[in-house]
Amino acid sequence: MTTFGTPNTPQATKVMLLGSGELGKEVLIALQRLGVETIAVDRYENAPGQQVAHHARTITMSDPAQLKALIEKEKPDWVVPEIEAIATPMLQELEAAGVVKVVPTARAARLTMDREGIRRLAAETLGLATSPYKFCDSLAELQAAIDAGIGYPCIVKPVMSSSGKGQSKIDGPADVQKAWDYAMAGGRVSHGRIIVEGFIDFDYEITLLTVRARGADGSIQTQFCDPVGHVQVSGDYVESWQPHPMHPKALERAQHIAKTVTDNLGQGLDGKPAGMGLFGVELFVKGEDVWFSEVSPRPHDTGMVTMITQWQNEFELHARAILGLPVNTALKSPGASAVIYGGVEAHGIVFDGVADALQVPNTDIRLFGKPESFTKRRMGVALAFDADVEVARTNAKLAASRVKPRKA
Ligand SMILES: Nc1ncnc2c1ncn2[C@@H]1O[C@H](COP(=O)(O)OP(=O)(O)OP(=O)(O)O)[C@@H](O)[C@H]1O
Ligand SMILES: NCC(=O)N[C@@H]1O[C@H](COP(=O)([O-])[O-])[C@@H](O)[C@H]1O
Ligand SMILES: [Mg+2]
Repeated sequence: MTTFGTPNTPQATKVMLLGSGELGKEVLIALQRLGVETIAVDRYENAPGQQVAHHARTITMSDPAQLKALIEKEKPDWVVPEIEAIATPMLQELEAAGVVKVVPTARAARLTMDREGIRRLAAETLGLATSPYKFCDSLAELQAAIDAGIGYPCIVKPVMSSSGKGQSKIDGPADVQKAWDYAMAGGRVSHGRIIVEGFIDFDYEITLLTVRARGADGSIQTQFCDPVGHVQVSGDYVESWQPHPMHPKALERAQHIAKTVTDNLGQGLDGKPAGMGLFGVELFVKGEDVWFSEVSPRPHDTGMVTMITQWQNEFELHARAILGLPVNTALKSPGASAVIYGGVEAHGIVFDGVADALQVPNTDIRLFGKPESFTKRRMGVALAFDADVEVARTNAKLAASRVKPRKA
């Protein structure tokens, strides 16, 4: 039986988000709606999720001592990592000591914070198809890896980074030094290590949102959302849509890969299935062939489209799975999302054109409320639904283009 307390009482069910950006904000809202007491943690004050949670805390989440002190003080029932750059070995320690439960598991958070952890697990332990890859600690090693078989074109990424930060494509020998320097400047945590990947010439790429949640019999079951198609520019998502049509064989392979990887990441300390929550499994598809790219053990940016396409969006699915509640991944309507970038570098920006944007049929928007804008910082997203997914894509992009961020 699942029992829920009342927020701000000793019986409260308490959840702490580590990272409180746009994705965490929606998870927090979903938890609030279920009467959960929420603590939003981030590296800076007034992060989007901190604006909607019961409690806001600002710490350096990559500092194990600060993280431990905060968890021991707040005593949440669940800790939900929302970004990669967290002191995950400390989470593993606290989970092993029975101090806190980590979503989906501390091991999953640790393996996915570092491209090396998840890539070696997927390719070498689980035997899944991935791009060819090599990890390098110097420019000389990078050049040697390319010459020894990775070849051109290839992609370089810091081992610890996300949203395309520090990522670039190498088309020939002239680009190698530039890609190395860019990766060194762009990692989230200072780290001299990169992955170089052979370029996959895919037809399209998808995120397969995969949920592990308790079924009626109490066992953990896996369910899939319809595939989310997306377009990325410089390693960062600019638009997504759902459903993306797939050849049945490719869909079957995609689901098999997603199940294999999430079953593994869902294993608890004793190897038993314990981890629940939603995962974003990123896959490249060419004809009937499918490659595993990476996985987020949490809601995915491209999955923001589900705020307009599903009865239970990816954030609600994550919240429900964490709390041991049943989930429903059914599609409500085809739809699309398009990113609204800051376009300017300033604090406290303003947004013109919101009403114009919402004149576009069947659209909605989210403005995240980030206190500071950068040219390429994601500040909001436009959403659209339509029976025809192509119409939804056009309308989401049109609505996004009508929102004009500027300095105050
Ligand atoms: N080996 C590859 N071949 C072809 N394209 C690639 C390859 N690796 C990455 N890309 C492209 O770059 C995008 C971003 O890559 P990846 O997901 O590894 O970066 P990321 O920084 O982790 O992004 P995010 O945090 O948004 O998921 C991919 O979605 C894909 O479009
Ligand atoms: N691809 C991962 C991703 O989209 N993560 C989302 O972006 C936020 C950081 O944004 P910021 O860099 O603008 O602070 C994170 O907190 C998370 O919500
Ligand atoms: Mg990615």
